[in-house]
Amino acid sequence: MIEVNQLSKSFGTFKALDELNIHVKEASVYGLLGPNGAGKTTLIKHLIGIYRQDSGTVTIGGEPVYENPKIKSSMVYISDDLYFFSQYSIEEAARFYRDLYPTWNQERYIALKQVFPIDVKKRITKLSKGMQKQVAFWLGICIMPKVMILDEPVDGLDPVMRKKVWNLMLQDVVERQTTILVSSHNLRELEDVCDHVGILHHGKIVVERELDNMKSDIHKLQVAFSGEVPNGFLEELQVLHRSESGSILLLIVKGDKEQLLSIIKKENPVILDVLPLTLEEIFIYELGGMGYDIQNILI
Ligand SMILES: Nc1ncnc2c1ncn2[C@@H]1O[C@H](COP(=O)(O)OP(=O)(O)OP(=O)(O)O)[C@@H](O)[C@H]1O
Repeated sequence: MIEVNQLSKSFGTFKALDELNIHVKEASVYGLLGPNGAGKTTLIKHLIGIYRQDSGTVTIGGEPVYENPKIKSSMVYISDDLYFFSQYSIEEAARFYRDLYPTWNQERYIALKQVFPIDVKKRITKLSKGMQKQVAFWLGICIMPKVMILDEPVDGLDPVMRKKVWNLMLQDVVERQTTILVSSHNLRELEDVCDHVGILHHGKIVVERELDNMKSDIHKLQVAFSGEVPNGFLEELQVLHRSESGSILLLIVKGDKEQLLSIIKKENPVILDVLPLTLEEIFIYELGGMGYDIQNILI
């Protein structure tokens, strides 16, 4: 659905995006992660057609995005700095959107008054930052977009409202095949909602993964033997990390779980447990294994 190939963008002599590739499937939620200055907003500005690339291609649904009003009219962009016409109330903004977007869904707008308990007669710029965010999602969702591009989107929303907003958007992913690209610094924030994650670092995607696959391909094992750790069996495993605490050996290992367990069981361990791994741990070990300075990539 969203395809970015070999995208490069420089500001003067500084290369902000460097032959970057991302592939976002229709009806999926793609999390774009990266530290400050990695290039997330610069990439997003290409996706919403504000920047023209120096080289490479940026397409949505097979069509180039830049100067393409058709694509832009089926897309919603929500960022941390919202812009609303200063005099508009929620109701007036809704009327403006209704006139602007043929896909506007008035019934949904009215139904969502139950979810967003804000007086629609209030001027939007007089609302708190979090309430303004709520309005952005409320109106955005009513446009019935095919694509939602979200830059640090839920900052400012309280935890209950975050959940409600994500539930609404995820319902659209399932029922209307909406595609969502969401940028964040916070892996934990994205863990529950994304099915794919790309990590951006110095203008390049260094890892792009499907989360279900990742979780089934990397394991944390706690092992202990009655005597010394036997020689040799670790060489049969793809060990990303190893540490010892007393007689307990903690291993982070890549590969098929059953296969790993059968290799270890041959050595007759007295303890062999599979422990849950967070997404953050998976990335830390994966990126560490690839030689990246993890502390500077994941926050
Ligand atoms: N208009 C511009 N002119 C010059 N340099 C820019 C411009 N926009 C971005 N940059 C530079 O490009 C790099 C990437 O910036 P970008 O805003 O895309 O990062 P980001 O990943 O969104 O960061 P953050 O998480 O801090 O918002 C930074 O080094 C930034 O200084």
